[in-house]
Amino acid sequence: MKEQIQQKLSDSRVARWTALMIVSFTMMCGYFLTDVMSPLENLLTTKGKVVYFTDDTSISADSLISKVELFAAANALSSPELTVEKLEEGAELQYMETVDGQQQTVQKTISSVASGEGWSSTEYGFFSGAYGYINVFLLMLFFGGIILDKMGIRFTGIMSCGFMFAGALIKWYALSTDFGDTMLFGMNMQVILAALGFAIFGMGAEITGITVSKIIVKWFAGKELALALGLQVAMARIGTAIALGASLSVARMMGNVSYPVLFGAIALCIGFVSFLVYCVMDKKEDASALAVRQEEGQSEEEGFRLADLKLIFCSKGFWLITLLCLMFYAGVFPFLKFATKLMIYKYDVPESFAGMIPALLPFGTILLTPVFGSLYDRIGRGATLMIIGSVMLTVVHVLFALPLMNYWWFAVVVMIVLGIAFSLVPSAMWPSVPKIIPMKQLGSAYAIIFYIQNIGLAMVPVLIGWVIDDFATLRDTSGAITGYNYSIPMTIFAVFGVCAVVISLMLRVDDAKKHYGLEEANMKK
Ligand SMILES: NCCCC[C@H](NC(=O)[C@@H](N)CCCCN)C(=O)O
Repeated sequence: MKEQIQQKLSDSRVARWTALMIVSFTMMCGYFLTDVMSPLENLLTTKGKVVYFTDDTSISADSLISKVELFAAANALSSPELTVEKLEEGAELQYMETVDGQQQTVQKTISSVASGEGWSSTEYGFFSGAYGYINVFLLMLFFGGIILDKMGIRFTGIMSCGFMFAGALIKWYALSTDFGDTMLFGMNMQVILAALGFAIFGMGAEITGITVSKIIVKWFAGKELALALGLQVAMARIGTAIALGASLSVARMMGNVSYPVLFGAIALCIGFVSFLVYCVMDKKEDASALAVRQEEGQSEEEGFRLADLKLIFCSKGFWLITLLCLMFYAGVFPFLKFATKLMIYKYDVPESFAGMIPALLPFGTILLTPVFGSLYDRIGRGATLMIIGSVMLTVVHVLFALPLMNYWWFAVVVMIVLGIAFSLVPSAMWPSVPKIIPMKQLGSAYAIIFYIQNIGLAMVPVLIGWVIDDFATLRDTSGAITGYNYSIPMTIFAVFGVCAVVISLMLRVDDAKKHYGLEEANMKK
């Protein structure tokens, strides 16, 4: 009789791709919630109700009422006695508007009305950066990595999904509640509570992120690793793309900014359940791996020791990847938080479409990240891909900063280039980490990288929000906001790009010296 050779569950193609899909779905829900507020910046930073018209323009309710009343008085029409409550879907209004520098009478029909929250750009920046506060200031990501390597995938994953869900609920509660003028630490109570929820959510999302990375390396090492990591990132980008593309429509339809968050929390609940399903597979994989080791007479896998962290800290290649991650991602994710408003004010895109242009970025990466990942698996050239992506990031931000070509189609082209850059670097960077750091310390290694990266994710939105308020906001003589000049904020993003180029070049040189294998294919022939 033929002897049955013991195999690991991960040796089965179906099993490992199923495991990948399940955990990627959980991450996708997390990414949706991370970016769901970005298209709402304009709504959040407008006070009172915002009225949207069928021609895709929008205006604050107060300024609409005064314009309509002014028009009625100037034309000796009977006063419409308009109130905010009377502004509803289908209502037709006439008033004067400046079109191409000339005063014209316009007649518009209301398509929807939503409540603005009256936050300042500084408050919006503070809220957006909150994702990283607990990770950075309470060192939670660092501890999360150690918990992952010590307590294992199942415990850590369930814990972190729980944090994500709890944080999402707090954020939703804050956004759906009217706190009046209650202030805390000089900011509106709503901003503080929403930021707290986002901070707890961010801690959960990042620890889930390192757990999922470790899961993928566990199932795909020596197989289609870069492709698998690329596919996970691609699915995550679907979450971002849906958030950027649909969030404003949902908020407008429901009349409140809290609804997109509520839908995200419901999706996250399903993501949590899908992680529990993965846990069953993980248990089976561990059992089959143990059986293989026993059959081959191998000893128990060595556990993680704190002393192992020394190996990570002493690796120059590891630090270069970490710094590259900090600079590159500081130029992308925080940019996305401000990109919708950039489209409205620099490229004159109607607010209802403005979120669609930044949404092109994740959409492009959905296809390209696995393509570049698979390229890296088969032909290598990881370090080179990172250099090209960093150069593209820099060029894109320089183009956004320059006061020229303020056409919507140009913004679309530039955003597509950014999408290519945002596929190149992640598809090469993440699979390069296991080439420098062994599996045993991988959880901690990813955690340290994410930790440093989170410093950027937390601080850059705060910086940009403050810069927009103090240096980019244009006002008329009465102090009313008339527009924004994005040159300084975008130059800051371009500087991150330049740093990424320098670091990726240094990584290429270090790889040539130390032979990490970043330019070599991942798949063993
Ligand atoms: N296997 C690692 C995949 C990481 C993907 C990477 N995510 C991050 O870097 C997160 N720490 C930050 C996510 C912030 C979400 N807006 C990515 O490219 O998304």
